[in-house]
Amino acid sequence: MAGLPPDPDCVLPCPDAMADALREALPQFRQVDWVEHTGSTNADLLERARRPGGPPDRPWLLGTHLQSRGRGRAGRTWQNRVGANLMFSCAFDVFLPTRQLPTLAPLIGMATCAALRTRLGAGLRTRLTMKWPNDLLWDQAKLAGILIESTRSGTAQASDHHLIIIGMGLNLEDARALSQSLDRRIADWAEIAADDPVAARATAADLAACAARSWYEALNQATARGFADLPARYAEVDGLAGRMVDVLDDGHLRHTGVACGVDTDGRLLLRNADGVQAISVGEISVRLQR
Ligand SMILES: O=C(O)CCCC[C@@H]1SC[C@@H]2NC(=O)N[C@@H]21
Repeated sequence: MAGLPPDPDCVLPCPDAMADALREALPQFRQVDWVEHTGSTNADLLERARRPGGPPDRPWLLGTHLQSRGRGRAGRTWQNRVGANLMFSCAFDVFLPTRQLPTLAPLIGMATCAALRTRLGAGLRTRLTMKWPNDLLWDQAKLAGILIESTRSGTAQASDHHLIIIGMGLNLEDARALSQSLDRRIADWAEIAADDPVAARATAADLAACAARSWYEALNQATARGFADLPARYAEVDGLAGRMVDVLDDGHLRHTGVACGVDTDGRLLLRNADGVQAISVGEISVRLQR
């Protein structure tokens, strides 16, 4: 976990204090680490979990202020932007049939959006929405991306025992820009605009803990009760519902239609002349039509 010098512009400079704040906020997590810089928190958790000698206890959170090889969805890279961005990953043990793993993307996206909305004033909550499967939008700008990776847990033989790594990059720097261009009040949420590292750290730790706790609860609930309530809960944060969208796969247009929520498998529902189609989670992106 080395390679880059500390970022002088980073306003979240105290990894130890971040870890302490998160440990306090996440008593249900067995391990919490925060480092100044690394390659990819997702890759680190996967790699460390696979090491001989057994994986660390889970749930486990690893965060950083700076990544040199950040991973995005569909094999893309996640650019580290200098500033107040927040990047962290959590590792969980999950017992689910393998065929249900794709449902985790919209489930975790929904859980993240709902949790972060609680940190916004009542009048602002609906401006934070989901773009299927799991991008967080502030109005139409991407505020956060989530990458979910999985591997069979090394501790068990059961075929439905998975190690799930959920990583999120939260563009607090974008939140600051958005706050200036759109609405000053988002700055109260990010608190970054004050350029107060202590306040910024407290807020960053609060946002990370809020999301991580929500992931933990969503996974526990899904493994205990399934995904029957996903469509209704997703509808509360769905930023695409009622909009005409294009579905692209590998750069090619595959479907066009009006988005109308998700089904219990987390698939995007599209209404068009052919009826309602269910679009599977995969290397698919959805583009808003202009
Ligand atoms: O493509 C996306 O939208 C998902 C981006 C996910 C980025 C986060 S940053 C923390 C974690 N570590 C990574 O390497 N990627 C995820």
